[in-house]
Amino acid sequence: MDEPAPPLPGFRFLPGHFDRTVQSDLVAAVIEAAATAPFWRPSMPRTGQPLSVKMTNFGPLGWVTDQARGYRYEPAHPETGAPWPPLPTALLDLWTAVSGYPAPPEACLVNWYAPGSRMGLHVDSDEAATDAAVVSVSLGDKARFRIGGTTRRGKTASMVLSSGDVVVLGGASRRSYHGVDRIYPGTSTLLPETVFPGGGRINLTMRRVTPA
Ligand SMILES: O=C(O)CCC(=O)C(=O)O
Ligand SMILES: [Fe+2]
Repeated sequence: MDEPAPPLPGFRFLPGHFDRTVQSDLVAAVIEAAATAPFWRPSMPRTGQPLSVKMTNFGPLGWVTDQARGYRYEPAHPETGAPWPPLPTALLDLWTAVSGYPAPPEACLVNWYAPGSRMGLHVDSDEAATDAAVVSVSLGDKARFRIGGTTRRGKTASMVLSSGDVVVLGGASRRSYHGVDRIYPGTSTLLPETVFPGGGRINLTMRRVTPA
């Protein structure tokens, strides 16, 4: 029996979930976090090819990748060795409201997509807590988000994500291939040019790593 067409059940799209004030507060939290946990450019396992996004994290754990040791969660920044800054309250509250999970997220990956950045189709699969949703917040420029099913070559659907939108990958959709085809530069003024040259987009994804 074939899978249903994407997005699979458990996918939720909450357009405009956060208003401009909360969006600005979240950007301020990212900028504050980046003062101790600077954005760095991660590399793919084995090939060492750099990703086009820059990353940092909030929370007791952070997602990292490098050529030698690959994808994993670490309690400290790969370059400074300092612990990741704490998750902002607005994000913890969002998790409580939409994840349906009985324990808080342990990691929030912060991706900065400068103009020209993208993210290839992948499944978030480095978390032992396979029953917890991934909750994602978009800030800044619009992006084309693509979501398929549980096989890499299956049908996909795409949608434009705007600043303040929330996406939940829960239920069957938790194991869906997804990625970002492109961002649309200049479609938002939220990200300050002084910190994020060219603007672009920030995506925050909260994850539970260890089972509750
Ligand atoms: O930027 C996005 O909307 C998705 C990011 C993502 O899939 C990830 O960080 O694993
Ligand atoms: Fe992902």
